[in-house]
Amino acid sequence: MNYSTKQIALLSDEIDLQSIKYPSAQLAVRALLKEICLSPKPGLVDMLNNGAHRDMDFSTFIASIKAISPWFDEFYHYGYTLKLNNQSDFLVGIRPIGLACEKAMYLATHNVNTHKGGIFAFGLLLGVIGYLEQRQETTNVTTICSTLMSFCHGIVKKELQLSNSNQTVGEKLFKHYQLSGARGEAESGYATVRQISLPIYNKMQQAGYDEETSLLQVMLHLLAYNQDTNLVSRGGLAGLHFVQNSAKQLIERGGATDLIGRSHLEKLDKQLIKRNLSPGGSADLIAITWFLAQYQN
Ligand SMILES: CC(C)(COP(=O)(O)OP(=O)(O)OC[C@H]1O[C@@H](n2cnc3c(N)ncnc32)[C@H](O[C@H]2O[C@H](COP(=O)(O)OP(=O)(O)OP(=O)(O)O)[C@@H](O)[C@H]2O)[C@@H]1O)[C@@H](O)C(=O)NCCC(=O)NCCS
Ligand SMILES: Nc1ncnc2[nH]cnc12
Repeated sequence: MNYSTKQIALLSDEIDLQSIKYPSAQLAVRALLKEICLSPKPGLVDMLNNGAHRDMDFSTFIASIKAISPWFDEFYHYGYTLKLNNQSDFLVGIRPIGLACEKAMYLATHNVNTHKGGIFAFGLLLGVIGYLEQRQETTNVTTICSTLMSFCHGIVKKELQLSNSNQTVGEKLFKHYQLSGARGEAESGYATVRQISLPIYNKMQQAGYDEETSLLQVMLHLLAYNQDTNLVSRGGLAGLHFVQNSAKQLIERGGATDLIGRSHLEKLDKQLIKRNLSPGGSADLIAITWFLAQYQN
């Protein structure tokens, strides 16, 4: 199924995108819409099916986006009005907004986790963009990601390495496998996006492929190389490696550039559903790739 411009426009009306005040916050919401509409996405909720999920579907994601999008203005505003004494103040101040946004998500989805990782990532990115714009500094991939790296410096050590609470999935997976998940990606300034998926997106666009095909190819590269903690939490390291190896094979066979490639994705979707595997972390990185692509020179 194609994700058409018309479909995105209809959904933008449904979630009242125009009511979002700041352009960067609007872009972040559009990024989430593009991610959920992109199909077929193996193991994930999309326009064709619920992937390996029994507790959520396409409409749960739309309800979630509608509920969290007003908070995206708050993340930007936070950065825009922030007076920093210490780099680490940024995370301390943004956390309550992130938690309130998560609460709005759970209320709208009846306690289903649709966008916890996405809220974390876009909260940080929008806060950083607001901060840079307050200071009238250039906002591009380099400045956004390097500022994010300095604001998140030490988060993996503090919240995963030295933490003993062992409560969240992320904390447990770090203890067992040293996977740093959403926090590690943020602290690295979205290295997986900058080094792998964004160059692929650019290459596809330069070769004349449409946005949907470019993002499907991005997704395959993320499945192949992202250390997705969602896959490990559902299927152990074997689950992660199964997805990574399958995606690498599909890339070697040409990826998602034609109808045969799409049918391979549908086959992989069936395999992931059977194994109860869902690459939720890579779904977030698809949205982040599209978002950061809007901030290139
Ligand atoms: C930092 C927090 C978000 C901490 O969360 P946690 O300790 O749980 O950390 P992680 O395991 O690292 O993952 C959190 C979510 O991040 C996404 N993710 C996973 N791997 C990666 C990766 N390599 N790179 C980037 N992002 C990654 C992923 O989110 C997506 O998947 C979720 C849906 O999947 P599903 O399979 O349904 O998962 P569950 O329902 O949880 O389990 P099942 O029972 O179904 O199996 C969805 O959220 C997607 O977005 C990970 O889930 C954090 O909670 C935190 O600190 N919050 C406070 C707020 C804050 O500080 N905010 C500041 C900035 S706003
Ligand atoms: N499309 C999707 N399906 C399942 N989990 C997700 N987390 C973020 N996007 C997702």
